[in-house]
Amino acid sequence: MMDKRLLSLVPEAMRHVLATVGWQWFGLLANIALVWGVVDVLVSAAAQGMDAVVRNLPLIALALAGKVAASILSQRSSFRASERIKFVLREKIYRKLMRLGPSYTEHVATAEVVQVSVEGTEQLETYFGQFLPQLFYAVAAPLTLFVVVLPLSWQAAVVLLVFVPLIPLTIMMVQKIAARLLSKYWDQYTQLGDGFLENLQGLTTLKVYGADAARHERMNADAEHFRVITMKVLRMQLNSIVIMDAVALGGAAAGIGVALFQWADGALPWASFLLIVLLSAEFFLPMRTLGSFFHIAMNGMAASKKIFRLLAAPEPPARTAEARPGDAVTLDHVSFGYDDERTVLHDVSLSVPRTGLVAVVGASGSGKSTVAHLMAGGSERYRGDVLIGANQVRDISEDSLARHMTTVRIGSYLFAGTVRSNLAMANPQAGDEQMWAALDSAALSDFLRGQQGLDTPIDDEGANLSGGQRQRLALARALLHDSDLYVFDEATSNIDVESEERIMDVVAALAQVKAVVVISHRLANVVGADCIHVLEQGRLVGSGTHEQLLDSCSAYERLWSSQRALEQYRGGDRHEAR
Ligand SMILES: Nc1ncnc2c1ncn2[C@@H]1O[C@H](COP(=O)(O)OP(=O)(O)OP(=O)(O)O)[C@@H](O)[C@H]1O
Repeated sequence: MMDKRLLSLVPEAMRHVLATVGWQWFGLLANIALVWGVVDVLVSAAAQGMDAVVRNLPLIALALAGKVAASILSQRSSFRASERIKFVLREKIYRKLMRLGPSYTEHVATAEVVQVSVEGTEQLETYFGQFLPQLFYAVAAPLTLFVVVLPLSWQAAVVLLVFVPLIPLTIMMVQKIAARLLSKYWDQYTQLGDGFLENLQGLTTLKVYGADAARHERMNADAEHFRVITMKVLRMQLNSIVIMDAVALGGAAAGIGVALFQWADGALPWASFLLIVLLSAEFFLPMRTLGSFFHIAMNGMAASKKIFRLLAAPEPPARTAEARPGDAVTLDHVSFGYDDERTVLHDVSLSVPRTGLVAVVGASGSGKSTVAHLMAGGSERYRGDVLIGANQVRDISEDSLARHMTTVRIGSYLFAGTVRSNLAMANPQAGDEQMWAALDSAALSDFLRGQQGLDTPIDDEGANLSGGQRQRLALARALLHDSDLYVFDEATSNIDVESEERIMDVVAALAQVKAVVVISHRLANVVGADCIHVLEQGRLVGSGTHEQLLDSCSAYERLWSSQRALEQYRGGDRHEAR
């Protein structure tokens, strides 16, 4: 329930945890003083009347004030501990992710990062704010009370103390039995959550195919399984509370029983007996509260395991190299796989000179986007060399890579705001004229003139635009970004052929002064490229101009013929082969 690594992770929080325990302990002392005063009043009132009350009044008032102050101050310290832990842990996770860099997904899944930094830290917040102080206090309180009761009756003190550890022991036994049930419960919980989200996201598709009723039935069945297991867990938790209470009350009763016998025998004065009766419940209350925090501890330990796994992920060396203007990009004998099971690129060598249009073509799944992924520094695990100038791409800082290279993919992100705000992020200095020129190049200006121009509102992820309009806006934004290398990865795939040709003319003009890589499954887009690289199942099977490849590369020839046949069939024989 306590991990040393966890305590050393946030030493500042431990200061507040100890302060919380200190104030709780002070509250206990105030309570003992209060009980002492009340017992003295009860015992002496018959003989001394109001004198007994007056004599004890300052002690009782002071003890009450002490109890209230201790409660406020311990809550404040507990809040500080929670606050520190959240702040420090989130900062540690953030810095770790920064050190892992853009290829962090190779070490940890994004979903896990989100889970760990949001839910995980919140679970540890309650672990440090509530469980940990209670754990220390639950040990300190019975020992303190033992010292107080010992001079009154050592027999009662020993009996009370012996019963205290029985509470955590019973809880641990119950938890052991419950562990399997809990793990089943969590499996079903996440399964139900995943299924619900998937069904919600795919609701339109389910409706279209009339499959919603069947899904509904399945969801109902899953929900029923979850209800049953939830009830089992609740029953188990209630049972464990009953057992805990039985041990706590049994312990208090045993202690009081021993004291009662001693009093009946005349071995214990009435005042001492009363004190033992009033303090005996205090022996067990802290441990009993700790028992009800066990689920916090279990969640906290589970969260901390995930956090340690993330913080222990091996870090790549700091990226300090810089890409310089005009640096060419070279892939030299590069092999790569996203995981250890499958190699996606096999010994690929190609280069992108300082200016000119380079195309990467191939069938779906041949590895075209993976080439772009490696050029953009998306992975460090490649074998061979991916060089920008003389530096390995994995050594170049993210800032420098972002300045050097602009990548446009199908899913390039559009932010909620306006057309202007989306364009301005690529070039904050760009004026209206420059923005309109970029929109014109991306064949989007006609549409926007009919709307509110540059102030046309854009929803989250460009949800109020069509797929093609989103791509055009992303393209216009890329054209505004002044960099040395542009990578267009299927950037015109959703755009009608006429507009696509207009855009490709702009791309070709850009290639006169910059390095441009076009990844496209449509060969007609790249027939004019200075060099076309053909990929087949992750292998480079040909490089050259369109004409050279038609003569020398059968894979290219096959791709070209089949696409041409298809376009002719569609009545679109726009592209003259040689
Ligand atoms: N993130 C990823 N994790 C694991 N495997 C991946 C990932 N991305 C791509 N792959 C695999 O790598 C191979 C090459 O994919 P890639 O996207 O580079 O092909 P592509 O030629 O661009 O295909 P398309 O034209 O369909 O976009 C595919 O077999 C794919 O399954």
